[in-house]
Amino acid sequence: MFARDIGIDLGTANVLIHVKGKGIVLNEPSVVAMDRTSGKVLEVGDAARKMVGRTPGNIEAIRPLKDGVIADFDVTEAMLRHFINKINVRGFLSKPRMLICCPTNITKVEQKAIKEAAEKSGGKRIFLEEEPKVAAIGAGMDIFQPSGNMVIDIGGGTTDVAVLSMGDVVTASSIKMAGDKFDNEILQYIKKEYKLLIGERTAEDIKINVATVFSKSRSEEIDIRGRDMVSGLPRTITVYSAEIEDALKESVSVIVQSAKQVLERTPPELSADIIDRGVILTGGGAMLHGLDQLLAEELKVPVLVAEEPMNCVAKGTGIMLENIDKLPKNNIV
Ligand SMILES: Nc1ncnc2c1ncn2[C@@H]1O[C@H](COP(=O)(O)OP(=O)(O)OP(=O)(O)O)[C@@H](O)[C@H]1O
Repeated sequence: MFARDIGIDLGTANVLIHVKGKGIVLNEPSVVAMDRTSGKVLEVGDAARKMVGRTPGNIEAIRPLKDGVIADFDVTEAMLRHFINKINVRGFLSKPRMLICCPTNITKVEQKAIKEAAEKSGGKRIFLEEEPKVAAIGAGMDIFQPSGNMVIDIGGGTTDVAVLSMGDVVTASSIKMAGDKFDNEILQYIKKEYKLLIGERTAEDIKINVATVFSKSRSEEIDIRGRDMVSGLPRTITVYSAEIEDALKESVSVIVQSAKQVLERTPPELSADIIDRGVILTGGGAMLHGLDQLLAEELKVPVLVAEEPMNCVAKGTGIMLENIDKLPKNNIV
């Protein structure tokens, strides 16, 4: 009869939905396939992602969230509505309350856009919560004690670094450098070095299967196909870990710098706690090979990858939903 509360990790790359009492019930890519001429939504999520880079002229596969914020409002709304209808949580008598996670430095205008999309998709009361805080909770950290916890959440569009204590963010930074930029660096490298054009899914395959960011810690190879820029014909090349390590060096150093700056701004007592407890990595980007080792070496503190890093935010919404009535008023927009 009554709607169940739901938590949404509205990500640049993936949308995960957690339903109170049920766990994670949806995990699909944030992609929508649209008919350019009629503006009609054709496919959403998994089905739409299969179309990326493979659509005929009149069909477009859109990723409505860019850099962790809404780039295309109408398409985001259509996507949210599709996913919420799919999980079928609306009660006969009530609409669900929704807890939605967003990056730390989003503007009031962007917050309003997310809230409107959620309301139009059938939400009753919308709560917004900062992504790194929820990620830390989902990774099993007890952030409510008076001690320092540091989390680095590396998603598709943004990397959020935060030091948390007593349930709140003490110091934080959010940068638009994450998984998508790594894919783009790889794509540009292949273009420049081999004069070969590849799609973003191929670039992501390279990142997952051969890339590393910690010196000489991986030696894999992969055969990839693309279009030769000179002849225009299909061509296959072999790509190795060492060259991708070089291609990703600059991008990954931006994340290291951001983490260092947050540590520099952290009160000394909390820094001491971080040395004891270590830094937790969450988000899909946490699985980038060698990133934990590189960060441990650069930050001089232990670094651990959370269990199921891509699910941490969604799991965290589940834990917060249990206490939704106790959330501070300023979380309600
Ligand atoms: N094994 C892996 N190695 C490296 N990167 C990976 C791996 N698996 C997934 N990723 C990357 O993780 C990113 C998606 O992570 P996630 O789902 O946490 O992002 P998101 O929450 O949608 O994004 P954001 O938080 O920026 O809105 C993608 O860029 C994907 O390529």
